[in-house]
Amino acid sequence: MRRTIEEMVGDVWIWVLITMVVAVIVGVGIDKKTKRGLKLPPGPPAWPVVGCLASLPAGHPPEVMFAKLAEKHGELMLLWLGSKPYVVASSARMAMEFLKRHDQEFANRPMSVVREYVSFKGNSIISMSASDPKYQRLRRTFVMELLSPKKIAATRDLRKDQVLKMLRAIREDLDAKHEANFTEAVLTLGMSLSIGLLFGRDYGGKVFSEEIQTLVLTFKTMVKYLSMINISDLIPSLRWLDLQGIERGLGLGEVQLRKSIMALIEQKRLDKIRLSSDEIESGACQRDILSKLLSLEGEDRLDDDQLMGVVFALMLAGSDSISRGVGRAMQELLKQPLLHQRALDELDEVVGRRRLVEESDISSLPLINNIIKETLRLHPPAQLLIPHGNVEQCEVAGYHIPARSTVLVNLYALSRDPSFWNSPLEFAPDRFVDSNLTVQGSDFHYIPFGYGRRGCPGLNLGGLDYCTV
Ligand code: HEM
Repeated sequence: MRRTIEEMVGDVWIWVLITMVVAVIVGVGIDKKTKRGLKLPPGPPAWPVVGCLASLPAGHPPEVMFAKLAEKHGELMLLWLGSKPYVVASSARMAMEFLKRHDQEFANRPMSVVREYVSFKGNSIISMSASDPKYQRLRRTFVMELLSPKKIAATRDLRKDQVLKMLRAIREDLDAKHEANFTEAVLTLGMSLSIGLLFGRDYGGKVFSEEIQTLVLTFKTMVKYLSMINISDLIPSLRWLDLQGIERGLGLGEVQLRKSIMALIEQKRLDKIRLSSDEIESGACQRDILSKLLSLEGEDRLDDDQLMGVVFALMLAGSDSISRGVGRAMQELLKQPLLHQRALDELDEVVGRRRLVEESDISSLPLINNIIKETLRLHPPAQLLIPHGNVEQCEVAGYHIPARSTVLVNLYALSRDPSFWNSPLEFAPDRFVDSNLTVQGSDFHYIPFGYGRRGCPGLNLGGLDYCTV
C-alpha cells in the first residue's frame, strides 16, 4: 500500500518523541547514578537529554565560550553537553593534572561521528586508542624515524622548493595582476608541505596533479565537517535521524577520500616494485612517509584503512597548523609596523637580500623566533588541543571525573592567564627575551604542541616550517 509523505513524516516524529522520552528516562537514570555520592567538578546545571546546552553563552568560538564559563565555575569544569560529559581544564595546574600526573588515564581519544569517518573507523594515529600496541609502535616510528630531527634535516630541500614555488607564484601574480592572494598562497604552501612530505617531492607544488587536486578538495570538505557541532554526538539516541545531514555528507566524502588516497597508495606500491636493487639499497623507497609506511613489515605492517587514516591525519596536522599560524603571524605584523620593520632589519642583517633564509640561519634570528613563539601563544592552531578521553572513572584534583568523558585543555585560557603573562592580550614577542619558556612544554601555561604521550610528534617540523615560511 502506498503511504503519503504526511504519513511518513508523522512516523518520523513519533520516533523522535519515543526516542526523546526514552532518552529522558535513561538520562535521569545516568544522571542520578553519576552524581550519587561523588564529588563532581563544578559546572552549569544540566537537564536530562540536553544537558546545559541552553545555558551556554552563545555566539563565541568554543574556546572563548569555555573561558567565559570558567570565570564563573573555575579552573576545572564539568559540562553536560547533551548527554555527554565534557571536562574542561582552564589553568596550567589543571593542564598538568591531566597531561602529566594522569597522562596515562587520559591518553585516549573520544570518538565522534565525524572522527569515525575521517579516521576510517578509528584507524588514524590521531584517534587510535593509546593502549593499542599498534598505536604505540606507529607513534614510536613517527617520533624516532619519520619526524626525527635527522629525517627532517634530510627533507630540507623539499621544504625550500615549496617555499620557492610559493614566492614565484606570488611574484607571477604581482607581475600579471599587480595583486596577490597571500592567504591562498600560504594555504597552498601548507598543503604542499604536507603532501610533499607524505608522497614525495614530485607531488607538491603550486599545481597539484589531478589525483591530488581531488584529494585536496575532498579533504577540505571533510575538514569543514570536523569544525561543526553535530547533534548526533551530543544526543547519540538521535543519530539515526542525522538531523543536520552531516553523516550523509561524511558518507559521500569518505567514499571519495578512500578512492583518492587508495589511488595514490597503489601508485606508490607500483613505484616500489619498479625500483632497482641499487635504488632500494640507497633508501629511495623510504624517502617519503608513505613509502616508509608501505615498507613496514610483520606486526608493524599497516592495513589499507590504517594507511589511509595516517595520510588524512598528517594532511590535517601538517597543513592546517602551518597555514593558519603563518597567516596569523602576518596579520599581527601588519598591525604593528614598527615590529614588522624590526623583523625585516633582523633578516637584512643576518641573511641579506641576495639569498633566501636557510634553516641554519634560524638560531641567529632571535626576534623572528620570538614572533613565532608569541603567535603560538595567542593563536595556537589547536586551541583546545585534540580532545583527550578516559575509559574508567577516576579522581583528579579531588574531583571524580566520569568514565568516557571528553577532556579539553583550554590553551586560550592558559595563554591569557594574567598570573603568568603581563598584558596577556597584547601581541608582544619581546616577552620571550631572557625567558626560558620553550614550545616543548616544560611550563604548563605554554603548551602549544600539547604535552605527554599524546603531545605533537611533529613539533620539530612544525617549528621549522613556521620559521622557513
Ligand atoms: C606549528 C605546527 C604544529 C602545532 C602547533 C601542532 C600542535 C599539535 C597539538 C596541540 C596536538 C594535540 C596534542 C594533544 O592532544 O595533547 C598535535 C597532535 C598531533 N600532531 Fe601536531 N602540530 C603542529 C604540526 C604538526 C606537523 C607538521 C605534524 C606532522 C607532519 C604533526 C603531527 C601531529 C600528529 C600525528 C598528532 C597526533 C598525535 C597523537 O594523537 O598521538 N603536527 N599537534
